[in-house]
Amino acid sequence: MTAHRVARSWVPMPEDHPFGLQTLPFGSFAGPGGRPRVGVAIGDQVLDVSAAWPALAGCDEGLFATGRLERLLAAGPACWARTRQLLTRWLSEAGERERVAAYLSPASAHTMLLPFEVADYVDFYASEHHAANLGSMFRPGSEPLTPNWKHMPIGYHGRAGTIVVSGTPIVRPAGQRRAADGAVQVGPSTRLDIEAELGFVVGVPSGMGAPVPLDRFDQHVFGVCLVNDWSARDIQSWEYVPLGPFLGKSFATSISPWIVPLAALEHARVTPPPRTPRPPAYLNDAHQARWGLDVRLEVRLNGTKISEPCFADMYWTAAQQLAHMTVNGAGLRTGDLFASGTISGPTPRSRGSLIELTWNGAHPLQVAGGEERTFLEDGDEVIITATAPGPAATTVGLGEVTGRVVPAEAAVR
Ligand SMILES: O=C(O)/C=C/C(=O)CC(=O)CC(=O)O
Ligand SMILES: [Ca+2]
Ligand SMILES: [Mg+2]
Repeated sequence: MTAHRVARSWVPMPEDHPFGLQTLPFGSFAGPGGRPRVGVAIGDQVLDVSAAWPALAGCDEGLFATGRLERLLAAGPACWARTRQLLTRWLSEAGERERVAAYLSPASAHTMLLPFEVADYVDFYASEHHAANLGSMFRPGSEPLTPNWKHMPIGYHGRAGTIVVSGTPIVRPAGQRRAADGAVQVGPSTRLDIEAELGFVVGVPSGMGAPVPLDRFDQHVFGVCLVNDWSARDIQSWEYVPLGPFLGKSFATSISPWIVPLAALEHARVTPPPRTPRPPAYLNDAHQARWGLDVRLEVRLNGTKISEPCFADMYWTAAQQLAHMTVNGAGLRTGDLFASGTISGPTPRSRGSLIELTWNGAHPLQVAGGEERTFLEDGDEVIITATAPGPAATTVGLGEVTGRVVPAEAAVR
């Protein structure tokens, strides 16, 4: 078999650029007067799709008119595929160059916006390594995995309204915690943490009462982003019994600005780890195309790389999460976002949160400037990036999600 060659873009960029033609992620940037416009990243440039589409495509005139992604998300897989095909043609064929180049500008010139209104937000807990690590720290003396963990993807509903785009400053949260001597205290969190995750963006709604089976995952989910689920461990560990995470996680959740279509991740699909016991039929993916993903993340704290988690280690796939999230008949809406849960692997170097990397603060990390960290200090910056294999040895980039911690604002007592 001859090696499959991928088309190259006429947009100048190094051959291994993670935003080559193989990726084509969608985002929203602030255009003239701050008005949102839909953009597609190509190399270090952004194609202004809101402007180019009505002028060049001659179809679906309103698809990008709002400058945000909701209409595209709702339009469904046939439209997603047509759009990707057309963009590929525009950005690869020499004959298109002249008319398309007029809609390109450097990405560095733009401020990226939250690309769609987040409808509902769910966060899962799908890494066996993360769940076992946290279980042993939060519930010492009991089994690290709860009895339900291998029967279903455990999750909770988060706060959609506090999801922010990469780069938004993260104000240190305040709240209640219990000190070592049992005293209840109130004040700014002293154990502010990160969680490196992937987020899955729902495009096509589903009806109430109609569960979404495993094999319909790609009929509803448009694409993937990076998520940093900022977590105040002191608030979380005191409040979470018995209803689960609440204020320790609802103050801010950051997502990357570029949504990478599922279509760009075809070459990253891998078999997930073996699942024992066998899950019930609605979660059993043994006899169908599976959604393990070879997406490799890197987490940096103040410039120092502190972790390299891989999504391929996740026990539950996003298709299983979607099937579980709807098994009770809950309907999906355009703009629903569900996050995978912290991505942690089997090695210390592949843990996706500081609480695991420092083992509850016992082993500080060395970071830039000769400093040590257990949890985050004011001024700290966290950057999560990720890549995945693309066709013909290309690399698909997921871009980055960044955030800097700023001091708590209000004095809460
Ligand atoms: O109580 C626990 O075991 C811990 C729960 C979490 O930290 C929830 C969470 O955000 C899950 C995740 O990201 O994997
Ligand atoms: Ca989380
Ligand atoms: Mg959060």
